[in-house]
Amino acid sequence: MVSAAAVTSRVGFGVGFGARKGEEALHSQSLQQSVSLRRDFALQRIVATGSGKRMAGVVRAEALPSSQEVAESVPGAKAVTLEEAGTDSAKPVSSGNGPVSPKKGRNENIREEARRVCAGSGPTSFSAKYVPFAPGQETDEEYSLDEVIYRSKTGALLDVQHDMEALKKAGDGEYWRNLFDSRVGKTTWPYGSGVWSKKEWVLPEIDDDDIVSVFEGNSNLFWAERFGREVVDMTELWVKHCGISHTGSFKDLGMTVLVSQVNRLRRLGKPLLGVGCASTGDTSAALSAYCAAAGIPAIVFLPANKISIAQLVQPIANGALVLSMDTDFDGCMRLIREVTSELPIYLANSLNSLRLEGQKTAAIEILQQFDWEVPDWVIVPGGNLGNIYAFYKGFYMCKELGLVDRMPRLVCAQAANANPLYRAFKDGWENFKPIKALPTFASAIQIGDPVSIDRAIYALTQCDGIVEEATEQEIMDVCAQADATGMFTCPHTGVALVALQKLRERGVIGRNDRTVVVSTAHGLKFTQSKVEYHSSELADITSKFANPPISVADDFSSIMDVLRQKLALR
Ligand SMILES: Cc1ncc(COP(=O)(O)O)c(C=O)c1O
Ligand SMILES: N[C@@H](CCOP(=O)(O)O)C(=O)O
Repeated sequence: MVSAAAVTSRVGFGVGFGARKGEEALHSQSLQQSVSLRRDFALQRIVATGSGKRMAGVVRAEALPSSQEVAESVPGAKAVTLEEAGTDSAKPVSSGNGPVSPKKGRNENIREEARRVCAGSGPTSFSAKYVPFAPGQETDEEYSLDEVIYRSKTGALLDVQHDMEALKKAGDGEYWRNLFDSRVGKTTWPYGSGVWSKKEWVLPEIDDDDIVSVFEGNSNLFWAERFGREVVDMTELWVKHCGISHTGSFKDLGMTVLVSQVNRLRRLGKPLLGVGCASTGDTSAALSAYCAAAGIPAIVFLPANKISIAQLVQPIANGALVLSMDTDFDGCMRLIREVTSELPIYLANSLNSLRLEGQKTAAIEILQQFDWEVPDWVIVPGGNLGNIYAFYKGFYMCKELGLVDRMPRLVCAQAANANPLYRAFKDGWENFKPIKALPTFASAIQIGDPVSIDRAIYALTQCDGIVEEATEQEIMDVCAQADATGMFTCPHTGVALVALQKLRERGVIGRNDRTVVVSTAHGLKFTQSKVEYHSSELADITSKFANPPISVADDFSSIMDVLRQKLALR
């Protein structure tokens, strides 16, 4: 755990593990294609306000662009006042489902190709809007996705509601399965992304030109054969590796959607000077990368000394405005909410339901990767609790629209040191109480007052879900065990694996139940605790599965002695 002031690596082991080099090796993955491309002719009016003055003294105002700069940075923009801007910009003409893409022209880039192919297509029949998150309750309250709003009139969370009738009318389950399958493995804009290959179910009305994507998603779902067999006695254990992603965590899935919508809002003239979040390290990394790709300022609030170096260096390298604070994540979250309600900075945490629209595509991808067969269990580590709802929503939409005929059961896994949901579950879902979360190796889920608590409880109760917890000792041991079978787990994935172990021990999950553990981040973001575990340096932790390097003199006979002993040679 490090502070912004100390960006130096402390690796350990005299022989050196090369951890820093490895951390840099995170890479993005891309696949893909298209079937239909389209372009709508969105209004390209941009406005900005004179609010820069109000920002001075709150954050480093000079790091953010002036209204004139915002206007100048967007094609066709002109600077106007907040009053002129109003809140209800005219709606763009929406796009249709478009024809199959012909071959790309020699001098065309993929955006230009998408523009050309879609120029002739009509308006899309799909739409989505914000409604209060109040399942089962009738309400007339609704908002356009082009409004900047995070809560309902009563203060409830919002949800993105799709026009399910229009989606049903477009085709049956087979139609959607075929459409989504046809887009995998290509580089057609924007369907080369695992998120945007499901565009009709994500942000159906956004202009392809506004999309900010690094072709995220399409992460691998692999059979964890040896861990399954040797550690939990299972035949069908799978890991969905959402951490093999552009910034090393599942946050990319939601951030491409949120930053694309911000891109659109700025083009439509909303006076947004930047995008901000509180973070335990992964949200800030994703936000900074997507904002940097789009040329939009990012502002991140981080709890000092509570995130890894690999996480901290990401927003720094991507040019975000990084504010390191002497508080925990919950403190940062309170502050970013205050700041974003005062300044024209868009809130990027999962309180903002746009994020979950991208994250839900991981659930759809799991079904797709199983050739549309439904697994029995899906285990997701939970912190701020947006992701567990996102998974529920992805599975739910697939069932509602006929792609599959049932839902898997969901398990949310929490660190015992940060377990407010687990406590509520044990209490029969009565009396949820926020807690003060304690430090945990699973530092990205050290959250005591999760913003999506209502969404999580709803998701879990709808699918007969379960909540489990993992102690620090259990997390470190299971990560070492998993790594020894060829994985390289982050501690949050460890929390999910512990939940699996416990549910197997109690016989809740059966030996042959097809089970997916969601790995939420890349292990290379969290190397320090592994180094300390394997060198038996962790206070209060017994390193039962330690595999430290052996120091050996650089001569043949010393090396042979060690090999004889370790490999039981005679
Ligand atoms: C690596 C990792 N795993 C799991 C989570 C938990 O996700 P959520 O906050 O949506 O519950 C987070 C962030 O909170 C995370 O960064
Ligand atoms: N683990 C998260 C915590 C914030 O969650 P969010 O999904 O609400 O942004 C992080 O990496 O910051």
